[in-house]
Amino acid sequence: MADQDAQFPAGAEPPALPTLRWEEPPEGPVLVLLDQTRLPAEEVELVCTDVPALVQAIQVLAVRGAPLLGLAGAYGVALAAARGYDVEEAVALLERARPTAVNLGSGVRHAAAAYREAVAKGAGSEQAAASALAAARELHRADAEASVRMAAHGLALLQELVPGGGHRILTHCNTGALVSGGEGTAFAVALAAHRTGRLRRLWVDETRPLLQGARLTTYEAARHGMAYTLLTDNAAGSLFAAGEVDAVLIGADRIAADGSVANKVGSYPLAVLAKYHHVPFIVVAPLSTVDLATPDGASIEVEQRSGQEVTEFTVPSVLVAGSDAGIGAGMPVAPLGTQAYNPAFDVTPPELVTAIVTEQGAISPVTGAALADLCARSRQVTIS
Ligand SMILES: CSC[C@@H](O)[C@@H](O)C(=O)COP(=O)(O)O
Repeated sequence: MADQDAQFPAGAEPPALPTLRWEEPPEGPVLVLLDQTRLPAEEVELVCTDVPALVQAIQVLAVRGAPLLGLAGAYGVALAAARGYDVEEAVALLERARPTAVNLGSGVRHAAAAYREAVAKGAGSEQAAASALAAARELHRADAEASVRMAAHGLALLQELVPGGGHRILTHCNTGALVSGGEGTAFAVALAAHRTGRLRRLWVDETRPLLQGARLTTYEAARHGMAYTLLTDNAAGSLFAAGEVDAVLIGADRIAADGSVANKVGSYPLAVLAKYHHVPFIVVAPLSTVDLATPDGASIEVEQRSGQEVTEFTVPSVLVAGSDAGIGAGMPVAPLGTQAYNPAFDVTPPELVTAIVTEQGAISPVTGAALADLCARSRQVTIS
């Protein structure tokens, strides 16, 4: 096990990560992304000047995680509009770039609606593009604010469910500033615990096959000087059995109307383990990840990715710093022709979820009615 203890004095905060930003150089507007396929070996920026480049970045996971996909989608529409590309074509390309995270489609539709409304009101192309950009920026701000509120609600819930001293939190995938306009979802709660001296240890699942935990969560945890330990996904069971986990905190890519949670593959087995060991299993996600139009877990489309990600170690930036190969050109670990099962996500049923924490508060137990009620109350807050 790789082990990393807190190295930085409390209160020394690293600069915010340049996860995603809009820039307007003289050659025309661009969307600048921190290329997550190259972390933690290198901090390399990826400059998208058109929508196909952004779609490619989304598909190789250079930009990833549900809230950030929403922002990328919205800025992608703004980019198409500002550069004079066919906006409806851009909308179609972006919406289907990846299927599971509901935020991608809703972010795209949010910016597209602003663009179309401006056009319908007689705006010129420049003005309509400005409307799309304003809508993307609005989502960006809302996501940053949601992060702050989720962290506060999540920390309060953690204190309630796991009273006493330092928490030992197990997390899966990456849910920090790399997936958000702010400090993230589940990771933001762990960070709040760290900042208030309540985090004893962050257990980080490596998250096979693309290693979002091993590469990205450790990177974020190290930047903040958190006490963290990396484990292989299949070591989680023995960690629970040893009584070393106080709570599981994960994010979500889509939460169906019945409270089923789609998240990075490997989340469901953690929920089963947590239930068996009487450990709270807490999902932290903004309301933008709740999809009341999807009735249940079985209706969530789970992205199936190339088997090559399993039959090869496919993160060359970790293996070969400076390589330009990108994800998908790794080192073979199975005989040629081996078939692989590679769903990117799995679905956890609501009865295994102790609580869902959103920016508008938490629900526990998780039921369709409680979720609908939370969404309805949040609409009232937004409207009033
Ligand atoms: C706040 S992030 C929540 C989820 O998007 C995250 O846990 C996750 O599953 C990301 O998957 P990825 O395939 O890396 O985009």
